Amino acid sequence: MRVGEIRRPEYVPNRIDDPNYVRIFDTTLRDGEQSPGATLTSKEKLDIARQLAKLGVDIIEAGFPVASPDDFEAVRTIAMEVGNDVQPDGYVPVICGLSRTKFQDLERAWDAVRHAKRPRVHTFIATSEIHMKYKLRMSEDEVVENAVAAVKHLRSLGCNDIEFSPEDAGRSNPKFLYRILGEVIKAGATTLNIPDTTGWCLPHEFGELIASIRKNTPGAENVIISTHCQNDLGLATANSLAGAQAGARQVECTINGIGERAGNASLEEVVMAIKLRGNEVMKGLHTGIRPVHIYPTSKMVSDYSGMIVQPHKAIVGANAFAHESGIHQDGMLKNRETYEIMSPESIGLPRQEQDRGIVLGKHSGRNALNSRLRSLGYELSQTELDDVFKRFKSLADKKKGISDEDILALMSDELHQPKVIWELLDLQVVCGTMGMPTATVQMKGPDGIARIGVGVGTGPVDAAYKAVDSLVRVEAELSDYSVSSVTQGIEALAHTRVMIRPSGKMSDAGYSEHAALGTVQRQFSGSGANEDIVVASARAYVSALNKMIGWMSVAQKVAPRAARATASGGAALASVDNGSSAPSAGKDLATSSM
Ligand SMILES: CC(=O)SCCNC(=O)CCNC(=O)[C@H](O)C(C)(C)COP(=O)(O)OP(=O)(O)OC[C@H]1O[C@@H](n2cnc3c(N)ncnc32)[C@H](O)[C@@H]1OP(=O)(O)O
Ligand SMILES: CC(C)C(=O)C(=O)O
Repeated sequence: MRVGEIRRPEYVPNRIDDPNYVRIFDTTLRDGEQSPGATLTSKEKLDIARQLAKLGVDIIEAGFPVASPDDFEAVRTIAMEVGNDVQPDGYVPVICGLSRTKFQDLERAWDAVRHAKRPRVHTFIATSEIHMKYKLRMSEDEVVENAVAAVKHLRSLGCNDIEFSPEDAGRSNPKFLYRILGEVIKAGATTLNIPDTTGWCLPHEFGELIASIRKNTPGAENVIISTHCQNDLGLATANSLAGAQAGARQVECTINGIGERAGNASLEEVVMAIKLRGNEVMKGLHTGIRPVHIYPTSKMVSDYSGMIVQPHKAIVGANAFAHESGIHQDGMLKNRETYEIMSPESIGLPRQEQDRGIVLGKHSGRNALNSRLRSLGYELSQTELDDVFKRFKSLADKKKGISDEDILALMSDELHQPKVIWELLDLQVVCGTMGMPTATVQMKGPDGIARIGVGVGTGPVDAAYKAVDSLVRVEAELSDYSVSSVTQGIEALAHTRVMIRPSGKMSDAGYSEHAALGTVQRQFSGSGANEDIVVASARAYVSALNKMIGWMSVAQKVAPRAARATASGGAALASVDNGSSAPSAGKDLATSSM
């Protein structure tokens, strides 16, 4: 059967007509559910099974029916529903239940799966010295006897798709394995699964084990050999691939690699490794998985099981397609394949074209920043970009992950500033419950000299403003103050906005000039962004003051003429110590803002 690139041969339990086809046996609902804390409800298991069918897995191990009435019901429902649901490529997945060799377990398992179109029972018994001696307290002969009896019993129940696993095969004596496996083949087993139950093997050892079982087990050529690799040494995927290269044609795995202890081979890793490297180095191996369903399946399993996917998890982790460093980002912007061996879209992870997985942070460079700025609508000159880049880097040193909101706040702080007359260099505020909030500022005036000013206020922002006033000495009244945008996280950027207007003597004295000029009372806005809300507030205030002073010095040039034209005269221009003189504005005139 062929759909797109998927070529899935007709299902026959003990045979695959395509020698390169690898069956994917998903055990998320059995071994995956054995992850501590990952218990799933029957409804969740059914949803996941449906999703696995959509993903294209060949065999779904739905549970361990004897474990509990609920698990029995879950497996039975999955067998009846998903096990009879024809997928778009015409395939109906095999539904499998696990069982010890005990007859009662076998019967329960068969009862649970038998309504599926393709029912399978998977039975197991341990074969390593340590398991036989201490856990089972059985001799080798007894273990063989139990295994053979189990397979025959399943046959007698009408089950003709039988998987047998010698548990802890990775630490078992290979000669004993050849013997027991040969016997279960004779009894009617159709798949021999070789579990590295404790994740003990190294890839070359596991590959050799599969090869030696194929070579030395009587009748092995008439069954499917399978891998089941636990991840105790982080080698589950590597071992599974080594097994497939050595001739295994079924790989057992779980979504997100969940499973007993350190988990199992991760389906997405095995499948994508086969997909991307199968042709080149794995003798043309391929699977029936539709990768575009990988990400939604991973998400569903993670949500339902509560097993959070680590950010750097291959294929499905949050960082799997995220690029933080400047050199990588630059490469990505030029050609995505410089740093991505598959696209996020190919595994079903939607990505907006403009962000392309580029995460701005302390390792980013100008090219990445500029590209994000362009996508936000800014076209900067090289000098402007250099300025913003400096502030961006200093923010990124303190804050993990710079969001678009951070950039917008930085841009408005950077670009929407008036000509700098007074520059805020440093600010320190002491505040709390044990005294008056006190601020010290260092500012550079229009003469280029840095001065220190001090202020005491009702709060830290008020103290900072008083300290600024002690140096700038224009009389201004704060008419509005707001924190208009705060980005996320503890190191977030605060974006403050203030409105000021001239006040006191400046305002009264200048009334007539402004009346004569026909102007209205002006308000001046300023904005500032910083990780420190008081610094952001001071930046906003200084920005508004600069605007006001700048306007005053322009108005001064026109005011005398206007004053001459008025009957009242009185062009009392307030002089500020930066050398510029300014007209003041009438209090009760209509307001407008700049
Ligand atoms: C490697 C794996 O992942 S194997 C699958 C592991 N998964 C699970 O165990 C989850 C489901 N398990 C359960 O719900 C329970 O363990 C049950 C229902 C299966 C059994 O519960 P209990 O009957 O109370 O037995 P318990 O779990 O305490 O002990 C296991 C018994 O099974 C025996 N046993 C273990 N494996 C097998 C086997 N493959 N075939 C036959 N007997 C076995 C043990 O020797 C032990 O026997 P004992 O009671 O005579 O000492
Ligand atoms: C039941 C078997 C296949 C198993 O889960 C293991 O050995 O790890």
